Amino acid sequence: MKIAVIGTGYVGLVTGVCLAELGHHVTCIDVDQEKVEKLNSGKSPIYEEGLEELLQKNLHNEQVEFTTEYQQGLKDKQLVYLAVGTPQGEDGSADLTYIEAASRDIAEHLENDTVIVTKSTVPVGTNEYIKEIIEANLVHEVHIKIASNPEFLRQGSAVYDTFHGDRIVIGSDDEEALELLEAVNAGFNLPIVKTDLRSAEMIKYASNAFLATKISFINEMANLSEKIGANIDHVARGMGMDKRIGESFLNAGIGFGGSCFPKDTRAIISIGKEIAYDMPILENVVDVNERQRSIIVDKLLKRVYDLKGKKVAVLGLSFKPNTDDMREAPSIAVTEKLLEEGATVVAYDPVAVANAKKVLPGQVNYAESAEEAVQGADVAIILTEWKQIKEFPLTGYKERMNKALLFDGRNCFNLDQVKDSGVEYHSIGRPVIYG
Ligand SMILES: NC(=O)c1ccc[n+]([C@@H]2O[C@H](COP(=O)([O-])OP(=O)(O)OC[C@H]3O[C@@H](n4cnc5c(N)ncnc54)[C@H](O)[C@@H]3O)[C@@H](O)[C@H]2O)c1
Ligand SMILES: O=c1ccn([C@@H]2O[C@H](COP(=O)(O)OP(=O)(O)O[C@H]3O[C@H](CO)[C@@H](O)[C@H](O)[C@H]3O)[C@@H](O)[C@H]2O)c(=O)[nH]1
Repeated sequence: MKIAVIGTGYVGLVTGVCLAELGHHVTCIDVDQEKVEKLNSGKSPIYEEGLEELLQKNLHNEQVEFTTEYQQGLKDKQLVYLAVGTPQGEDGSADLTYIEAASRDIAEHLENDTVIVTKSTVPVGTNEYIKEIIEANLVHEVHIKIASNPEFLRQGSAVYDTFHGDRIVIGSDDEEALELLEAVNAGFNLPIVKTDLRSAEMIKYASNAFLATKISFINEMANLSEKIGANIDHVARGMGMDKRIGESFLNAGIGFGGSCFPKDTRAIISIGKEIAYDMPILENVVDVNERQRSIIVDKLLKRVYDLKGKKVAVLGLSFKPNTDDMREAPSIAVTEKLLEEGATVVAYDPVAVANAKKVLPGQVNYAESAEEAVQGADVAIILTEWKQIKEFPLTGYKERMNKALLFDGRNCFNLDQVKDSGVEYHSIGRPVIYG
């Protein structure tokens, strides 16, 4: 099938390249000229395992191409995917500026009948609004149908998730549009949930809100466990074995970040507010998450009292491992607070440093490795559970630091490992170990 994808961010690029891999012919359109040039030269602008290889293969086979030109990109396409950003607006609601602009761009250049498919996460009712914008701005006499195909990939495993996701959701109020989408997705060989437009939009928000709730819930249990002498590792394992609860997303830590959970939880609260429906569970999920980010620094300050002149090694900056994305990364608030308290901060991240430099305060110094970061440090603090950080041995802290004092915001080490290591170890929801 001939497909266009608008927006080549995490979702658009991965969608475009994976649809090309299935044998579809895909043209990806982005307004960012530099990104388009980079992509046409076979370089991925984002770090995602396996993506650059698939990109190069499908460029070479002429299954995928990139352009800034809408007219050329939309020509003869049966399906047009919308995958531009829907960031958080000032009041917490989803900002639809990019969606609106892209819808107008589509309308002005569309020359044949097509199905518009929204991949971006958009508030319930937005697909109907997109259809209205396009129909109001069409230049040529063409007919469009609209469908929602929300995306569930996780950053860091985006390509894997596209081929191995739990389900594909397609929603439309038009039977033919549903059939076309079912045919396009058949090659993924995954369960397909067919529904109406509004339910598909709602499935995306409800899923993210539920996962975010699970994280805030386990963090609240972790904080209580710590205070009353229980160990959250054991609590989560015992809970997760109950199939009704499930073991995933029960990792306690410094809370959720990234480009999705923080903005989508606020957006769904805002959807409720618009119709005067309060969502107290989700409001507390957001509050608990915010509190969680400061917990590790509060512990550190309680233990060290005064950070003036102290060297703190920050290990991990991206909002989660295997991505260079710094959007809503807890490391931003943590490094700001450490600097405010007078610490000298030396940070290490295997891939996110270039992006981190754009958002972290200028005073942060960067190290090439965990070894280098902890060398001569007074305190070390783990913020992202990268493999390189989880596998950095406890002896490394003991040998290189002034006094091996480690605050672990991601519970990377099991407590038995820490015993007798010579490291004083503080984590989340577990007792302090004076190893
Ligand atoms: N990042 C994720 O893991 C993820 C997962 C599921 C769903 N989503 C949702 O998917 C959407 C896209 O997210 P993302 O992280 O890929 O965004 P992103 O910010 O990484 O990428 C958006 C891209 O769209 C381009 N763009 C903006 N306006 C355009 C226009 N008028 N025409 C053409 N291109 C335009 C930008 O240049 C950019 O390259 C959002 O709604 C997000 O909530 C994201
Ligand atoms: O048990 C857990 C699991 C995750 N997190 C944190 O939660 C955040 C989000 O993690 P994850 O869900 O793995 O990454 P995302 O790439 O943000 O993916 C989420 O957001 C995407 C955008 O909507 C959805 O498509 C995915 O299904 C959904 O998992 C990260 O900061 C993690 O550190 C925890 O603290 N504890």
